[in-house]
Amino acid sequence: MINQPAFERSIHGDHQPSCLTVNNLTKKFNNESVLENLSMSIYQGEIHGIIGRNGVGKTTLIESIIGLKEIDAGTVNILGEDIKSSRYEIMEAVGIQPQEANLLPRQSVSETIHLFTSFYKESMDPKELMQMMELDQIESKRVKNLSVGQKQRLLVALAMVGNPALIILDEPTTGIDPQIRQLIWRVLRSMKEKGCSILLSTHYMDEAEKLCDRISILHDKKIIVHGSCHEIITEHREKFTDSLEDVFLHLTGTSLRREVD
Ligand SMILES: Nc1ncnc2c1ncn2[C@@H]1O[C@H](COP(=O)(O)OP(=O)(O)OP(=O)(O)O)[C@@H](O)[C@H]1O
Repeated sequence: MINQPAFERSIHGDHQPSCLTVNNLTKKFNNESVLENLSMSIYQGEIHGIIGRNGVGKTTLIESIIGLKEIDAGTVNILGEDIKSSRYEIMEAVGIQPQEANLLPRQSVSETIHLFTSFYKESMDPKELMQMMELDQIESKRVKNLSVGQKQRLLVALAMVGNPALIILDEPTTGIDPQIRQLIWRVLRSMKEKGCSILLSTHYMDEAEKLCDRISILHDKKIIVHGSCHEIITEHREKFTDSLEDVFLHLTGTSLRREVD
């Protein structure tokens, strides 16, 4: 049954309802693992951020979680169901930001939202969604003519269209101005207030710090640290004044050697 939370032991030892649990996930490309025995969990009703260096495997992790990439080992449980056996039912309750390539360039914003609405049994009201994402002013604009920020708002709106219990977003605020970023944060917080759980990847430490209830740091094929921003800083800082970015650099290294390799 969808929406049945599993329970995970939090770092404080108490049991939290979890809406997504990844156990010992391994994903290989050309026989080389990008993710190895990776485990993590997302609590129900939280905004959870994944941070990690370029190329560490954030997109691969997200695509493995939603079943877009076949995993080599491990399990992914979403809302009480195994993704391998119940992907279709699970995806009814999960909102993912579509790839831009999956949109029809000549369709308008409004037509695109209406089309995606038709994929779900219980969808959000398109008008309300467009107002929420401030897309109503540009509802007749064609997808191919949208600016980066307008397109990003549309993609995030499409992740919410099915009234999901869990939203999964890959770098939802990359390349957009602070006003649109704040709008997306406001909308995600309001979805959380309605009981939605949210998993997102980000390169922005301030986004992880201000928006996310908990953070997982992905490094060397695994989640090496997880917890609230405060917990992570307190546990891993070298100096009293260290920020999340300082701690991230201590934990994941400052050299670009891995990138050059
Ligand atoms: N289809 C594929 N075939 C082979 N290698 C791949 C494939 N997709 C991703 N990779 C490799 O897997 C690694 C992780 O890539 P991924 O895109 O998941 O990283 P990321 O953390 O999302 O990066 P970024 O922050 O730059 O977006 C990279 O080394 C990438 O080249």
